[in-house]
Amino acid sequence: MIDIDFERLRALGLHAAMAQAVQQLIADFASRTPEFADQDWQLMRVCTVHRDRLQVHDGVSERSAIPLPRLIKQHALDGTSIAVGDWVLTQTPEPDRCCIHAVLPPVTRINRRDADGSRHAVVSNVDTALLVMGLDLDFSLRRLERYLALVQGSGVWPVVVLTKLDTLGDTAWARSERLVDIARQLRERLPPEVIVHALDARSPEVAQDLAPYLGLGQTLVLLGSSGAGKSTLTNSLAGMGLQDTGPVREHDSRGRHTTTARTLLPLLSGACLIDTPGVRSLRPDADVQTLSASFTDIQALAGQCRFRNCQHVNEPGCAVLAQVAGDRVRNFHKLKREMQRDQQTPLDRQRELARWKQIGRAGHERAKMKRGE
Ligand SMILES: Nc1nc2c(ncn2[C@@H]2O[C@H](COP(=O)(O)OP(=O)(O)OP(=O)(O)O)[C@@H](O)[C@H]2O)c(=O)[nH]1
Ligand SMILES: [Zn+2]
Repeated sequence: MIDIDFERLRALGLHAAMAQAVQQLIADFASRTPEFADQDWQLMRVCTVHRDRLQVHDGVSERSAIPLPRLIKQHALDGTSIAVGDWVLTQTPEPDRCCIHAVLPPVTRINRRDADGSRHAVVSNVDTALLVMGLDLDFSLRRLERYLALVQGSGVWPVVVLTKLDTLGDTAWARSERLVDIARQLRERLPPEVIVHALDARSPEVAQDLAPYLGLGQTLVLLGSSGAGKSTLTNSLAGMGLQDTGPVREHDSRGRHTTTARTLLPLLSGACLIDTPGVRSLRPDADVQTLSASFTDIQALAGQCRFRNCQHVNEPGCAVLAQVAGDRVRNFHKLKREMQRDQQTPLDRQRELARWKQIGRAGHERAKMKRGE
């Protein structure tokens, strides 16, 4: 039996569709194992993932929980894992033992890839991703494009939040001049529908600036490199010193990784905020088609290239090379190469490695022949 207190869980980000899915899941369980119907179930949201246990929230308080071995085994087989933001079905057979029996299929999920191509869940059931970047040396258009590619196709709405507006110049005039220049760069590089905010993350006014994403039942995730100002933003939105913040190194504006785990935090506004540890280079989990959706300008211009199979590298009459910023095209190629590599099967990788070895050996032989050895 499950008694879902929708109002209480709404402030934890529960949507009506998800509440319905829970009832369906319980009915499925009960049809397979009738005694399940008589047991007490709780619907909880994962707020922190540690190596061996998780923290789950029921809308009132937080507690530790462990997934059942069956669930761990199933995730290992599927190559998936439980992520912060997931909704889980739990039972508490003893006061100190909370067990996770099932994970609800997420409505949205952001995944990333490791260098070896393996997939990892970053967060689940998020409505908006705030792509946080400092207007100091942290500012990088390439990284913004990478973050957009990461979020593209996940069902999450990306919003760019540029912090450290106050450091942009000594006077209001200097700041506005720099800002105009940055706005021009962003216009060239970001899809027009992406909203950009520039703010001082320490200011209490950030809650007003970001109000459209902070409504009741909304879940936001902060993504950005260490020192970008994610924890500062979290504190300003929560209205108190919740997260540790750390100074950045002056020579490169990098932070010191103050945030160590992804954490979901219910805000007074009724929204939930997920802060993540800073990562400079998140590798998107996407295919080339999804990537093209983040580079619609390239996709649109490709039709005007002289050659139908133009790769936009160095072909004559390439409309993309002629009209899109060179750095953006290079970044597109780099992300595309990463994605093509990630989609290879282990067998493809072995074949590719063998091919490169063969090319290397042939080069070596040619060099030896040239030297007359
Ligand atoms: N002047 C100014 N300083 C800021 C702003 N945002 C963040 N900072 C400072 O930048 C430093 C790093 O900020 P954090 O919020 O700790 O950065 P973070 O993104 O959470 O970093 P990690 O936890 O390491 O991922 C702190 O000293 C903040 O006070 C801003 O808008 N203006
Ligand atoms: Zn072309």
